[in-house]
Amino acid sequence: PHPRSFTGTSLTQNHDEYQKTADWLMSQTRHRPQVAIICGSGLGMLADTLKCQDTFAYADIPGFPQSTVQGHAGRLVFGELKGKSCVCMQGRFHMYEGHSLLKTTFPVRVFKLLGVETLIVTNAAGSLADGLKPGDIMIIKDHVNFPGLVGLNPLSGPNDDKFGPRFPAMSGCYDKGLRCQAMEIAKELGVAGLMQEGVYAMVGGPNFESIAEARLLHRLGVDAVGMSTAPEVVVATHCGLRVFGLSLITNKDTDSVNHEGVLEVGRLRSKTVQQLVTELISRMEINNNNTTNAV
Ligand SMILES: O=P(O)(O)O[C@H]1O[C@H](CO)[C@@H](O)[C@H]1O
Ligand code: HPA
Repeated sequence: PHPRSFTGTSLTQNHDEYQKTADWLMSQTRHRPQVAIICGSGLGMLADTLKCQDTFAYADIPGFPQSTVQGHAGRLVFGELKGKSCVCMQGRFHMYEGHSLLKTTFPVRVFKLLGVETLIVTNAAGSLADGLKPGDIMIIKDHVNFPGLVGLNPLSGPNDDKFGPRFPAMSGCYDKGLRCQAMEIAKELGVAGLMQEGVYAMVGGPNFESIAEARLLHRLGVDAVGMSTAPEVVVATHCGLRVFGLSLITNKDTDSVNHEGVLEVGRLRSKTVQQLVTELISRMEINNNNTTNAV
């Protein structure tokens, strides 16, 4: 397809294509992940905590799209974290890169086929709320999927019943139990002062918001804004994954925001985000018995 073709154009993806990618990965690694983590801009170090890693460049994985954004390495890392088998995307796909929304969310369905039960999404986001400043961490309690509201939705097109229903509910898609657990962990780690819950809104990007747009989003009840996450969560919820989401606040409104500054805040807060996610995974209940296969 033409690289500038509009993102809503590819409305079908054969179930076999997800299965082929999942089968290929299972033939290459003995890990059978229970938890998947998607790293936001500048947060790729979340994968560093995984033990016994198997790493694959996206370019080598059949069917995978390629990362094009600085700060998104383009690697899938499998490994163990505190007794849980995990897979981590070091680099996500954004609509503004020219991927169809089905492609941006392709890995989520592959994770489902690998046996993943819980998806952790992280992102860098701009604050629109008075109480959220750069360096703070927002637990996502709900989202506004602006592209989705106007029909740019990865679930548009024929429904794949093997993954989920035609009309999935999105209320409660950010798991309440995990949100409470994360807040408890923040208190124990002494970082509760950095944390609060809020509403994330996805906009299309790639430009940052104008001043008037930021003001509009603020009036609409949005706490933090970014250019990702919502489609992944929609697809994950559709196929029954439990979701937890974190936004690292990298800037306030649109004041002199730039991608370098976004990545810099990611580096500054990397340890804290890493500790929170590690503890959450360590404590979370997992129902399936996916484990690393001994070879
Ligand atoms: O959402 P993530 O991938 O963290 O990235 C955020 O950071 C980039 C802008 O600096 C945009 O891609 C925005 O969505
Ligand atoms: N707007 C949109 N996306 C972002 C921002 C922002 O202010 N900061 C980091 N990603």
